[in-house]
Parts: sequence; structure tokens; C-alpha cells
Amino acid sequence: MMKSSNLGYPRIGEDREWKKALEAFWAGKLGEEELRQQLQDLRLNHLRKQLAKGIDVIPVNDFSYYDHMLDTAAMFGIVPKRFPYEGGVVPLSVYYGIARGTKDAAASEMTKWFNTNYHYIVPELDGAVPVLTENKPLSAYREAKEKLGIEGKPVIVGPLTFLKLSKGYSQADSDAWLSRLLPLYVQILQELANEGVEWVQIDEPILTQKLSVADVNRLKNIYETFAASVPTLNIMLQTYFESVEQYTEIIGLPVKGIGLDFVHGRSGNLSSIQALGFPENKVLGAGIIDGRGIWKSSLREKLGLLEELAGFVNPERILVQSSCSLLHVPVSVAYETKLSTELKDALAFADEKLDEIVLLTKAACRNLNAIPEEFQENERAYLTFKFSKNRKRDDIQQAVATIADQQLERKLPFSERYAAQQQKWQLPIFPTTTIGSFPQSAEVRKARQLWRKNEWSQEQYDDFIRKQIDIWVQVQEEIGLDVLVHGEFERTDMVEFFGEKLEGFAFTQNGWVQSYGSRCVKPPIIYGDVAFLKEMTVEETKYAQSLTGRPVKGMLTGPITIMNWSFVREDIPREQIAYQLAYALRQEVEALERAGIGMIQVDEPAVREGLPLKEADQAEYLSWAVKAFRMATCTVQDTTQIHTHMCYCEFHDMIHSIEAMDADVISIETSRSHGELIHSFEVNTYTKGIGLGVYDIHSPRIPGVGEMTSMIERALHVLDPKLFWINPDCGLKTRGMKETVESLRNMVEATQIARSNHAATV
Ligand SMILES: CN1c2c(nc(N)[nH]c2=O)NC[C@@H]1CNc1ccc(C(=O)N[C@@H](CCC(=O)N[C@@H](CCC(=O)N[C@@H](CCC(=O)O)C(=O)O)C(=O)O)C(=O)O)cc1
Ligand SMILES: N[C@@H](CCS)C(=O)O
Ligand SMILES: [Zn+2]
Repeated sequence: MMKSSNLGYPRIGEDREWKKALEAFWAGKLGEEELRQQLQDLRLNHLRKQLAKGIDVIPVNDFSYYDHMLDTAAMFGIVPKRFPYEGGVVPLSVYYGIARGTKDAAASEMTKWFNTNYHYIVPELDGAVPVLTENKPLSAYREAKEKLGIEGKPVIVGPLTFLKLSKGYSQADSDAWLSRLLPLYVQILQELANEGVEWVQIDEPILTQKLSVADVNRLKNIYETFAASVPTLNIMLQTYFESVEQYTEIIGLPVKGIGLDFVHGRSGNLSSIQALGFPENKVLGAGIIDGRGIWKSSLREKLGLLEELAGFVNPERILVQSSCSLLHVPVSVAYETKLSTELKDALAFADEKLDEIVLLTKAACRNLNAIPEEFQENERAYLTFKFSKNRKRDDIQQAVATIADQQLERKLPFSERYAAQQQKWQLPIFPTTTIGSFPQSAEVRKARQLWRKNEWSQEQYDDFIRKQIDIWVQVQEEIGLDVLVHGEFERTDMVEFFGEKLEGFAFTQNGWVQSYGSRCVKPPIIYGDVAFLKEMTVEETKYAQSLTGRPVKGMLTGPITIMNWSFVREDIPREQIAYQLAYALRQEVEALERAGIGMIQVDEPAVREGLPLKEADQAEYLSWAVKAFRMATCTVQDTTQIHTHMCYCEFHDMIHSIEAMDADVISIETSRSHGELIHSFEVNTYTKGIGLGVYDIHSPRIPGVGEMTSMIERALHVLDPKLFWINPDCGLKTRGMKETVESLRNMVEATQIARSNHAATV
């Protein structure tokens, strides 16, 4: 009999109870015991739900107090030396200190989890002596069994993925590190086996990337060690987000099951199975329901896929499951009351995906060749949406096709137009600026809530936003920043805001997804052709500019970021969606320019995240991503300065594409990654303006002048001082007013020191 399985369930809760509990705890409004109790209630609810839906193999230890990579590091006692830790179970204060920073110690780096908008905390191995501080998977297993009678499947981040995503060690030390970590993993697994655990899911998403010969040997060593140490335990070696590289080596590993993604890695994994078969003695975790998209599956098509797989694997040994953890999708469509029926019927969030898994498993168990009656409603809704006329705008498709064929270039090359811009703006050396958003205080959120509920008129709300702009323009002038921003107070989120104003988007009321820590986003849904309707940002930007003689930067979110941070339609190529967005944004860029705004920032923090995991697909993506950015920005005058911003990602493998975007100035995050990223932008590789992120905005900690000065000095060793700007790592929307002002004052002071140190040389 085929069985149903899940790889992970969203942590945040139906009403973001998780987020609220964490933030109340950090604010001192909830004690540790209460926090633990509330989170346990939530965790058990998630398990109950999966049980009630009929999932046979339910994951445990997929829950976290912040992030699963941080949990794994903490479980091994891997705590950076700058935190007060003397061994044993890592106290919650230290755990959250690593994630968020403390008064005395900077937070650990945070970066994107593969190609998703989820961010993990990067373990710092240097100086650590790993020990097993607690067996978290075992506690989670016991809890599910004792409280709910569930025979859970503990989920663990696999050793190779953990090691490859950690930092603070050299490649040459990889084997030494593995030999330290492996005994701890073995101990965890042995304790699980002794407890009678049936299945363990070991997540190794790193196997979707091409491994070196040495890493393949490490992989073999890891799983051979496990097989020898815990022969009775069924290990499901779980991969996701793409097809696996080195299929032959992977299926040859001595594990009981292998989980493959047949959604995002469908063609690669399927052709591997077709060409090379699948071992008779192994279970196939068939990830056929999209764990990171929101669209309903055609169950008929999925049953066909299962049938195909059953041609290679005995159906008795197939687990029907999601393609990855459901962490990346909202909890349930049930709470949506404002979507059109046609659209709502086409959606499946986590809970609905579990239903799809169960339905498919049942149908497959009965007869793989017969389409059951329960599938009829699914097929009707799926096809109604697929062929809906509400999704097409011929005029947009036409216009985009024409522009995409044009030469998308600024009139002058960078050096000439930058000189013209310098002439126009007369900025000092090392100009200071911020990334766009200022604190989204409780007051700002409250105002928006009142307006949304029609308790405030449009006029009242607009007045309120103008007052915020007044306050912050004045603050920026007082602090002495050179290039100001209006503060983005009118925006819920940098993507949601634009989606709300463009045609082709829909919005959920409760479609929240965890982005990092307690911070969630509500990605819009691009369901149809995208069209510009009316000016989106001109009013507020123009108003801010009217208050000051200093330049105010217009602030837009770029086409690739809007696309990558939305849930997008699957009936046309992503490239076309990007061009439609670029065409719409070009109209906004031109409107800002017409309104007298001479610096325009088009944020693209999500370009890296969209980079295909397979090297062979990357060049094509980068080529149309660059083209989309240029399409949005290339029509401005020479003296109009185009800025862009990127954060929390690796840049080194796409630096030439960033250069090709041809923005005049890029501001990047560097402080959270402790300055490592700056080397990607060294003088010889990157030749345009660079704003260095000199402090971490995700931490409540106020950075000192000294530490920012040394960061600036370090960067000036490798960057051209004439092209150098100074800014925080990212937008300041998550910070309070007091800490923002103090931090920015320190930043300006550090800039003044740098200016006097370098005045003679620039
Ligand atoms: C820059 N980043 C972004 C990413 N992805 C995006 N889509 N957007 C981004 O900005 N990815 C990478 C990084 C991740 N960084 C962040 C930073 C901050 C947040 C964040 O603060 N999220 C907020 C939600 C923002 C929002 O939509 N706010 C609404 C209010 C919604 C709400 O909670 N309403 C309350 C009532 C009001 C109240 O009492 O506060 C309710 O419904 O109960 C708004 O401003 O109106 C968060 O709270 O997590 C995300 C990613
Ligand atoms: N302009 C945005 C960029 C975030 S990546 C902000 O400042 O919040
Ligand atoms: Zn940013």
C-alpha cells in the first residue's frame, strides 16, 4: 500500500500565533515558561491537524523557536565565542542572541535558504568544539507519541548540508569537521533507534548541487557510517528544490529511502529514474505535490505521474509526499473570504496540499489507472482557472514583445553619465544615504489598519503619512544625511504595495509565510498579465522632495524582486512575467522623473534568490533578469541617477550580471556577513558606485562609530573611494525610532572621520 507523508509544516500558526508569542517574549511581555507552553500548544495543533487529515508519516522536529539551522548548531553547542555560553543546553537568551544580536555581540549572519525567501542563521564553526547538548529530534518524537499517540518521523538537517552551509572553517578542514560532527549525529540516531523510531528524515538539499569528488566521498562516508552504526533505523535521505546531481552515487547509498522532488526537479529526477532505474530495496519519497507553490494540482495529472513512477518502483515502496517542507506556503485557503471564487478554487496552501496528498494516496492505493470521482471537482476548478479569460491582456503582451526587442541601454556609458550626475548633485565624497524604509511603528500600522477598515478616510490616512514624511525628512536633515528618502510609510511591504497597485495581482488576507525569524511576508499572487494602472509612488516622493533642498531618492521595487517574492502563475514563462513587470515599472520610473525626482532606487534584493540551482540554467535566467532591470530603468536622462539595492545573499557568482544591470549606484548588505561580501565588488570586477552597508539593521543593537569606521577603512582597501557611498545594510522598517536615529548619527560621524582621513586622496 502506498502511504502519504509530509516533509514539514508551517510554524507560524493559522493566525501567526508563533510570531506573536516570539515577539511578546522578546518584548518582555511573556515569560519563558509561557512561551514554551504557547509554542508547544501550537506544535501539537499542527500535529493533530496532520493526523486528522490522514497523513500516514508525520514529521516532527520541523518546528523551531527561530530557525532550523540555528537549532542544529545549538543542538551541537556551536555558539560563537562572543556570546556568554559555558556548555550544556543553549539558553534561550543565547539562542536568540545569536539570531538577533545583543547589546554586546553582533548577530550571526543570516542568508537565503537555497532559492527561497526563507533566511537561515549561518552557523559559525570557528573555535567551536561540538558536543551533543540535547537530542531535539528525540524530544520531538517523544512529545508527539506521548501527547497524541503519533509515531512521528523526526526531521534533521543532514551533516553534509549543515557543513556546506556553515562558515568559519577552511575547505581543508572539512574532513576534520565531519569527524567531529558525525559521532554526534550517530548518537542522535542511535538514541532514536533505541526509542523505536521507524523513520528519520535527513534533509540533504545540498545534493541538488554539483558535488566535488571529495564531497561525494564525504557523503558516502556519512551514510555508510550511519548504516553501520544504526542498521535498524530507516533513513529517508530527503532532497528538494531541484533534481539531484550524482543520481547514481545517491541511489547507491546504504539508506532505506530516498526523497526526490518531482515538481521543481521533475525532468531531471524522472529521466534519471527512467534511464537508471531505482533500487528494488529502497523506498521512494515521491515529492509530487508542490511544497512551495500555491496552485492546486491537477490530481489527474499527478496520478499519471505516480503511475509512471510505479513503472519503475513497486507501489508498495512509494511514499506520496510534498516536494519540500510546507514552510514556504501559507497555512490555509479557508480563511480567504475576498478572493474571486475562480481564483480561490485554484489555490492550495499547506492544509489543502495535505488533502491533495491524502486523496492521491487513497486513489493510488485503489487503482492507479482509474480516475476517481473525488477528482472531478479538482479537475473542474483547475481547468476553469487554467483557461480563464480574466488573465489575458493582448495589448500588454504586444507592447512587452516590442520593447523586449529593443536596445535597452542608457544613452551615455557609466563614467560619462556619473560625471554629469556628480556635476548636478555636488555631493561630498562618501555620500550618505539610507535604503528606503524608516520604522513601521505601531502607530503607522494602526493608522493603516484604521484606514483599511474604513474607520479613517483616505484624507485622514494621507495626512498621517505626510506627517510621518515631515518628521523623517527633518530627522534626516538634522542627522546630516546627504541623500534622503521619504520613508515608505505608506507601504505594508515592498512587494505587496506594488502588487496592490498593478493589474494582474490578487491578495490574500492571511497568506503569511515566514521570511526570517518572526518576520513574515504575505506574497501577492500574480495570476494574470501585469499592467500599470496609475502612478504608485509619485505623490509621496514629490511631497518629501518639496520639504528639502537635498535630493530625495524615489523608491521602487524591481521587476525580478516583485516576481520572486510573489506567488506566480505557471501558464507563461517567468521571463515574460518579469518583462511585464519591467514595462509597468518603467512607466513609474518615467513618472517620477517627470515629477522632478532625479535619483531613483530600484531595489533588487531577490535577484540572487531566483538564480536556478543548476549551473546550466543560470546564465539564461541572469540574462533575462538583467534585461528586465534595464527595461525598467534605461529610458531616464543621463543626469538621473539610478540606484539599486541587494541584501542577504551571495554576490560572487553573479557579479558580472550585477554590473550589467548598469545601475549607477548599488547599495549592498555587508555588515551582517562581517564584510565578506565586499570582495566581490573589488575595483577590478565592479566599476560603478557602491554603497557599503556599514551596520546590521536586523539587530536592535546600536553600532558604535569605531566599528563602522573600521568597516569603511577595510572596504576602502579594495574599493574606489570616488565611487564609495555609505549606508545601513538594508531598510529600517523593523527598527524603533530611537535606535534608528542613534545608529544613523553614528554612521554620519563615522563618515566624517573617513572623509577627513581620505580628503587628500580623493
Ligand atoms: C527585505 N525583506 C523582504 C523580503 N520579502 C518581502 N516580501 N519583503 C521584504 O521586505 N525578504 C527579505 C527581507 C526580509 N525582511 C523582512 C523584514 C520585515 C518584514 C516584516 O516586518 N514583516 C511584517 C509584516 C509586514 C506587513 O505587511 N505589515 C502590515 C501589518 C500586518 C499586521 O500584522 N497587521 C496586524 C494588525 C496591525 C498591528 O497591530 O500591527 C494584524 O493583522 O494582526 C502593515 O504594515 O500594514 C511582520 O509583522 O512580520 C518582513 C520581511
Ligand atoms: N527599500 C526597501 C529595501 C529592502 S530590501 C527598504 O528599505 O525596506
Ligand atoms: Zn534590503
